[in-house]
Amino acid sequence: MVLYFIVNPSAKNEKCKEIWKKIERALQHHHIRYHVVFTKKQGDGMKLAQQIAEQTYEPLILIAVGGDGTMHEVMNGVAMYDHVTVGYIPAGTGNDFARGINIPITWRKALSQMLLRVKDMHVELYDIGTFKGVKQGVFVNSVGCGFDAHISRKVNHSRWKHLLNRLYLGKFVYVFYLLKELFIYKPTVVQLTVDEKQYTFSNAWLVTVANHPYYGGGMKIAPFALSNDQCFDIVVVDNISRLKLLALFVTVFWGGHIRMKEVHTFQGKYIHICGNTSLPLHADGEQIGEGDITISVNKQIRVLK
Ligand SMILES: Nc1ncnc2c1ncn2[C@@H]1O[C@H](COP(=O)(O)OP(=O)(O)OP(=O)(O)O)[C@@H](O)[C@H]1O
Repeated sequence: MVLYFIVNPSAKNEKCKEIWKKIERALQHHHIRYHVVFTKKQGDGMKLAQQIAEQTYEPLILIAVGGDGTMHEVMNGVAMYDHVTVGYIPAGTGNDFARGINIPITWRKALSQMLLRVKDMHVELYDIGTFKGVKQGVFVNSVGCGFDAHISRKVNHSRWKHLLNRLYLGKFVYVFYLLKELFIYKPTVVQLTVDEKQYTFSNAWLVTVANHPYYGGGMKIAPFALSNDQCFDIVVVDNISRLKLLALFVTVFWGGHIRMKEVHTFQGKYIHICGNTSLPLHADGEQIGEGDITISVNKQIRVLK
C-alpha cells in the first residue's frame, strides 16, 4: 500500500523540513512506498488532503506531518471521506492532537509506532466536531471562545512571534500578551446551551469545548475529556479576578484549575455559545472569526494508531 504524506515544512519554526528529510530516509530504509506533497501556505493542507482523497475510492492512508494547524487542515479536507484513514506525525510546536490521543509526542517514536501500525492496520475511531459560526468546519482538539482566542489572535499577528520562535523563546510571546491583555480584555455575558439546557454567565472570560484534555501546547484544559466518547467536555471560566485568572493559567498545566469555584464544567453533544459582544473564536488554535457559534459531535474518523 502507498502511504500519502502531507508535510507542512514551515511547522516548528521551519524545522519540520529537516524532520521530513529524516522521515523520508526511514521510509526508504524500510522500502515503504510513499507519495509526499508539501503545503506552501495556509489552507493548502485542506485542499491537498481533499485532492488526495478524491483520487480513489479504495482505502488509503493519509499522514499529516506538522503541528495542530496542519492536522486541523488535513482533517477538514478528508472528514467526509470514509475510505480515508488518517495518521499523524507530530512535528509542530504544540502537538496537542498527539498528546490527546496518545500518539508519541516525538516524531521519531511516532514514526516507529506508525510503521508498526501500517503492518497490522491498527486503526482506532476518534471523534471529530463540527463548528458553524462565521466560518464552518471540523476540529479535532478544541474550539475556544473569548480570552484564549483573543490571546492567540494577538500572538499570531505579532511581529515578534517569528523572531522569538527562532530564538526558542516563542512561549514568551504568549506570556507577554497574556499579561498585557489580562488588564485590557473585558469579560462578557455568555449564553451557553448544552444539549437541551441553557446557562447564563455574567462575566465569562472563556468557554472551551474540548474533544480531549489538551490545548495551547500541553495545557490540560479539560482533564477528563475522552476523544472517543462521542461527547465534548465544556469548560467555562466566569466571574474570576484577574489575579486568580493568572493563577489559573499555571494550574491548568496539571488540570488543577477545575477545582476553582469560578470554573464550571459540562458535557454534551450539541453546544451553542452566544455572547453579548462578538466573541473571538479559534478552532484547534486557528482563527475562525468572531461571533456566535454552534458545535456538535460529527461522525468518528479512522486514525492509524
Ligand atoms: N509552507 C507554509 N508556509 C507558511 N505557513 C504555512 C505553510 N504551510 C502551512 N502553513 C500554516 O502554518 C500554520 C502553522 O502550522 P502548524 O500548526 O502545523 O505548525 P506549528 O504552529 O509549528 O505547530 P502547533 O500548531 O502544534 O503549535 C498553519 O496555520 C498552516 O496553515
